[in-house]
Amino acid sequence: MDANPVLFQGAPPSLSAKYEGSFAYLTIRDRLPTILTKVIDTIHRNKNKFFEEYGEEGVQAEKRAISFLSKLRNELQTDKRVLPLTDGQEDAETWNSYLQYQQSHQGELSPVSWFSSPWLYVECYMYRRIQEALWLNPPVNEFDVFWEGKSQSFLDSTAAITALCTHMELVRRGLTHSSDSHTLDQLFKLLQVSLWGNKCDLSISAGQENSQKGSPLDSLDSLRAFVLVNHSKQVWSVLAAARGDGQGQRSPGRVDIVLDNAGFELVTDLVLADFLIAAGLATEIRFHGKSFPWFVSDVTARDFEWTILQTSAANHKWMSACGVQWKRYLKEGVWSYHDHAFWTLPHDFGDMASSAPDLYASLRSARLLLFKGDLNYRKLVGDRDWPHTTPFHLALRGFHPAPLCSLRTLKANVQVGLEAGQGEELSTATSTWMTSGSYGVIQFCSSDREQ
Ligand SMILES: O=P(O)(O)OC[C@H]1O[C@](O)(CO)[C@@H](O)[C@@H]1O
Repeated sequence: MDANPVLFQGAPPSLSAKYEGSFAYLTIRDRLPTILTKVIDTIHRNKNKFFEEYGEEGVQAEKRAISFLSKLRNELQTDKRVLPLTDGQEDAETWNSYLQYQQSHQGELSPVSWFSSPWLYVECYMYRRIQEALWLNPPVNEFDVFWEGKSQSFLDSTAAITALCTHMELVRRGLTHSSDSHTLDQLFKLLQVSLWGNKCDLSISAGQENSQKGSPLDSLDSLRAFVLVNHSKQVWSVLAAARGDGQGQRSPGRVDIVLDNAGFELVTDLVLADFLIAAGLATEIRFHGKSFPWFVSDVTARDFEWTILQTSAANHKWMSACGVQWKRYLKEGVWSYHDHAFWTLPHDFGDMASSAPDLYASLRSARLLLFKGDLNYRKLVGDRDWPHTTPFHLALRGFHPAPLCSLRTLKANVQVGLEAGQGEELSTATSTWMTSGSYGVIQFCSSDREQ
């Protein structure tokens, strides 16, 4: 994989903890050490499990992993140099070349370090180092340090999941006789449910419980004012083309969903994907997840399978009906799960065409790409300090494999594509509008030109 990022002329500076008091600064100073402490605690609490599974070897591995992570926390808190990876995994070389690139970019007088370098890079790097602590220490190398939080978040959201699955089953039953306006109405609803599902991530809460309690459908009206950009109609236009000519001729339309968090958010994405197939708005769905635990609650293959299994085995008629349907989609190849090393690299998506051309080429054959969540948004727009009125297509800096839409609640201080004055108005009303997760966007881009 080509490690070097693509330089984009005219892009504003990267967000970074070097700007004291910024959200990036506070994240690195406060939130990341808290997450590392929780990781250390989780590994320690599982000491007996490691002993039962692997005997003394497991306990020794646990000790070594904890000592590695404590050292990592200290490196972060004292703003040490970012170190090359040593675990010899396939992606290690790419990470290490990226570090060299950063170093040459910053110049020898300014070492690449936690508080001096781009926030996106060092934050991704922390999750890769957590994984290094495990991969260097078999037999605990397969342990997912975030598993407990992710699975608990699903279980804590059971009432909301039940409500959503019940809604989906009722919609499914009505679809055969439904009009376009009814289908459109349901699509708009489920796009919003999937958007607000993104509130439930465990990275912004530094691992604190953050599940969905009530029915997500009941709160959509009250949340409408918090959707700052709503391009649902453009999404409908792209998808409606997949419905064919009404005489059984349906052109194949694949929708790719670049997933974000496990737990409740994943269920909202599965329900949206289910609806797209059931309503004939797509003929295939590809889900993209992470190949190792990432940003606390991001979906891995194990989370994906577990969620579908739990749903299908639920003690509730409609919830289990959904799960059974989802299993069927997977079995028939209508749905598929994919991971690619690129999703867990520090690169933003402007680098994808050169760094991961195979992935870029595969995304090009989708009718629509849905990018879930805040981190994906940061990677779409390069995590830079863009003026809020910058058109979305410009901030994408050449990343245009297919029409795309971001469903993102704002949890980092970057937002483009707003109306003139909209950002200023929001700042006057509430200083934390970009980081609280209370606001969201359904932001679409059809091409690299003005739309
Ligand atoms: O799960 P999401 O929506 O990608 O959010 C990830 C979180 O991690 C961060 O990237 C920083 O910790 C925030 O921007 C965001 O709160």
